[in-house]
Amino acid sequence: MAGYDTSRAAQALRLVGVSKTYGSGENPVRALDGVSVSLAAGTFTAIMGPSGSGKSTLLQCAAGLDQPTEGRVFIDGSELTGGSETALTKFRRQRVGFIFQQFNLLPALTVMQNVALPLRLAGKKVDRKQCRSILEKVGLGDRTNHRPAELSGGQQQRVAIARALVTNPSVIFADEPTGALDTRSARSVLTLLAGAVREFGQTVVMVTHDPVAASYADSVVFLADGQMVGTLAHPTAEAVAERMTHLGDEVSLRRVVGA
Ligand SMILES: Nc1ncnc2c1ncn2[C@@H]1O[C@H](COP(=O)(O)OP(=O)(O)OP(=O)(O)O)[C@@H](O)[C@H]1O
Repeated sequence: MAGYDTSRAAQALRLVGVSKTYGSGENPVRALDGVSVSLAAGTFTAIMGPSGSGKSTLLQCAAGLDQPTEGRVFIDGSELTGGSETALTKFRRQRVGFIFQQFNLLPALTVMQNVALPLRLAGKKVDRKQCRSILEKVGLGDRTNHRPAELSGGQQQRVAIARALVTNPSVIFADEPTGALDTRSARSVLTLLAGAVREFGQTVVMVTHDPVAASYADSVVFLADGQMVGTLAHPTAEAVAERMTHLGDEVSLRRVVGA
C-alpha cells in the first residue's frame, strides 16, 4: 500500500493471477484459479457464473475482505495484497464501499447515522449536509430519522447505497444487492447503481445470479470453476441468459474431459 496516490488511476480494479485455495491436506478447494482482470474507473461490471464458481470469493479477495493464496490485487493503482491487516482495514474504510444482499444496516442507528458511519470509521469529518444530499439522491430525504426496521427492503437497500457512496470510494462491491428484493425495488436499486456510475463516475462491481440485473451493467465477467471464461459488453438480459446456459454445458464438458 506504499506510495498511495490520491489521484484516481485509470484502472479502478486490477487482479493479476489471483488464486484462492480453501483448506489444505487431502481436500483443498481451489475456489479461484489464476484470475486476471482489469476494470476501468467509472464502469459497472457484473460477475456471473454457476453456483460455486467463485463469484463471492472473487469479490471478497478483490475488496480486501479476504487474502488470495496467490496473485496480486490493486485498487485505484494501490496494491491491497501483501500489506498488514491494519493497513488493509484503513485502506478499505477509505477507498471501498460495500452493498450486501441483506443490507447490513445497524438497527439501533437512524438512517442518517447509518449513512454517516463509514465517515466516522474512516476518521473523516461528518458532513450532515452531504449525508442529507446523498439520501435525497436515493429518494430518502424524508426518512433521515427513521430506523431501518421502519423501512421497506428496497428502502433499506437504498440507505445501504447511500452509505456506500458517502466516502466517495474507488470501488463499490455489491454482493447480490437485489437478491432479497421484489422486482420493482430491485429495478430502483439497479437504476441507482447505474446512475452512480454514469453521473458520478463511480466504479461498481456486482455479483448477481440474475440476467436482468446484469443487463444494467456495462459488461459481464463470467466465471466457471474458479476461472474467468468470458466477458460480454453491453449485455442484454437475453444474451446473458443464453451465455449462462452454454456456460453450464461448457462446465459439464470440461469436467467430463478433465480439462
Ligand atoms: N470458507 C470456505 N471454506 C471452504 N470452501 C469454501 C469456503 N468458501 C467458499 N468455498 C468453496 O469455494 C468454491 C467457490 O465458492 P463461492 O462462494 O465463491 O462461489 P459462488 O460462485 O459465489 O457461489 P454461489 O453462487 O452459490 O454463492 C465453492 O466450491 C465453495 O464450496
